[in-house]
Amino acid sequence: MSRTLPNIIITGTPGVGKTSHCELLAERTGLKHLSVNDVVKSKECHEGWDEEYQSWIVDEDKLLDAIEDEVKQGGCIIDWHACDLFPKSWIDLVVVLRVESSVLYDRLTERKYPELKLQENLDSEIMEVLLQEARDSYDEEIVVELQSNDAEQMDENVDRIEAWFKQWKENNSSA
Ligand SMILES: Nc1ncnc2c1ncn2[C@@H]1O[C@H](COP(=O)(O)OP(=O)(O)OP(=O)(O)O)[C@@H](O)[C@H]1O
Repeated sequence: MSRTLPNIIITGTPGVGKTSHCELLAERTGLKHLSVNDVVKSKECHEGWDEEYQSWIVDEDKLLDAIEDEVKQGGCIIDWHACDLFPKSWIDLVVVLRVESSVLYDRLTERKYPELKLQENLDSEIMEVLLQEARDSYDEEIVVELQSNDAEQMDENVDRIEAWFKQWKENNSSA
């Protein structure tokens, strides 16, 4: 079954601005902001809480089962700090948000991240872990890297993704 609306993943290291981008995009496009974090909590797709990292230990199979029907229908903006678990056939665009280390450091410090988690996330951003994961998991023409250091860049990114969305709808309309 072909989708009448696309599915977009917005991914990147924690603190890059995924949620902020998804909320703006959902407002502008009418697509649904699917926060994986919220699904993991509300549908209990986890194997417990990791005290050291202060985060849920995600059960990926359970998570995929929980969102499959909704995502297959199309029209979702998936907000998550990983992307390799979603089947290629579900996804039309993968946006990897990037941020400079000093900016990320300030954002995560403000959010009172535990030291270990803060350092690991900074390393992950510097090593381009999420960008590589996206490139390894999806066709290169659907993976886009965008900078998210300030509000102006966020606006530009949202404009660009909205323009992509309109074009996708045009290309995929049956009329
Ligand atoms: N491009 C940006 N310009 C200015 N501030 C930003 C930008 N992106 C995010 N922020 C700010 O950084 C903080 C983290 O943003 P946000 O929660 O959207 O990140 P996230 O990637 O969704 O994080 P997590 O993975 O932990 O949910 C927020 O206070 C947000 O307002």
